[in-house]
Amino acid sequence: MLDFPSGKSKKWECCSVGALAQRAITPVEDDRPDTSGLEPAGAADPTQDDQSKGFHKDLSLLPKPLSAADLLSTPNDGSRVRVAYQGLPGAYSEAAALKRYPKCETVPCDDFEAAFKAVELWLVDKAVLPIENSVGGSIHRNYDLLLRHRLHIVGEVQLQVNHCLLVLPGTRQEDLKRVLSHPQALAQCEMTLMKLGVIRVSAEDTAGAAQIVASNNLRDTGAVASSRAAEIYGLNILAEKIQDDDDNITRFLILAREPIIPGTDRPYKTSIVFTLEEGPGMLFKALAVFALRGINLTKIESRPQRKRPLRVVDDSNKGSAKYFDYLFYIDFEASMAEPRAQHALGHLQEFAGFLRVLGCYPSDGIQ
Ligand SMILES: O=C(O)C(=O)C[C@]1(C(=O)O)C=C[C@@H](O)C=C1
Repeated sequence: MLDFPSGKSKKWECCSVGALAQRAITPVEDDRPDTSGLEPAGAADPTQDDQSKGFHKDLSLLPKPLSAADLLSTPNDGSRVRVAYQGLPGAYSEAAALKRYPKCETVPCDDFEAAFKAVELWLVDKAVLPIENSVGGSIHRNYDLLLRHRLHIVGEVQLQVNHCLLVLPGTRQEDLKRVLSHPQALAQCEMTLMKLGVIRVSAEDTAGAAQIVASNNLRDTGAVASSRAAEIYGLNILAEKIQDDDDNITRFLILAREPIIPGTDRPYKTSIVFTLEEGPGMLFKALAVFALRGINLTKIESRPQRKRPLRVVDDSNKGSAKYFDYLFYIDFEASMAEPRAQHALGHLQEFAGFLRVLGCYPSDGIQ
């Protein structure tokens, strides 16, 4: 069994919540203008007017108060947004964050829990969460995470994932004994890896796999990761687009502390989770509340919860262990600003044991 060191190189220290907190509270470089050449207020000149004593001599040095115009002009490119993701720089989750917020500051986290906590603790503004892939299907454990936290889905990113086979400079295909990557990535490249006849080894994320190959100088090991990871960790791209299906799309959710105000100015999606009492036709009834109002469903997922009580944070925000037979997740194509969506949920609420709106957000097409 390949024994990979679990540590990460110093260069890309993943943020745990503690590290994030330190970064968040460490005073930033004092970026106020240098006033050392100016006399301290009210000290040197005895004839100085009392009014100015104790006040800055030159008000133009003071920061200007924010105006509504400043806030309105906040660029939608995320230039002042900090986005947490699970993995190391070069991970596809980071690419998803940059696709949605091209100028954001991406913050790598050890795991999804740390990314969620970073948002809850105001250390970052958003978190990115892979939720499903066109080949691998739903990432179930991340659905459960949504329920355990009180974050809101405020956006989605559909990312075309092109996997590359990365190796140390000089390593040839015939040298490879094993390939390292995130389980989802290994699954998406099943055919290619079977043809290579290599041993598949799971890693925490694709970029982390590339970093392990590079930092441990593994000449007989490849990594399935992005071309950006090849640049960051100094690896060669032995093969590109090695995924089994050309259209290998991973859908990511953008999570925030506060929901967005849904509009009707563009296509919206709404994601909900609910439970139903046992009984014939209950699911049919639940789906009918949407069909009868001409609302299209884009996703339905059921999660058995027979043995594992789920501590859900409901609207009372108290949260308690509840036992469900099944949780049903539905994404539908309508905005909560539309009466038909409001009426559909009001109708569903009449017979749902538990119902929570996970978020209403603009749909993302594949660009
Ligand atoms: O490891 C990464 O690079 C990730 O972004 C994670 C992840 C995933 O969890 O599914 C995301 C997209 C790809 O499908 C492969 C892996």
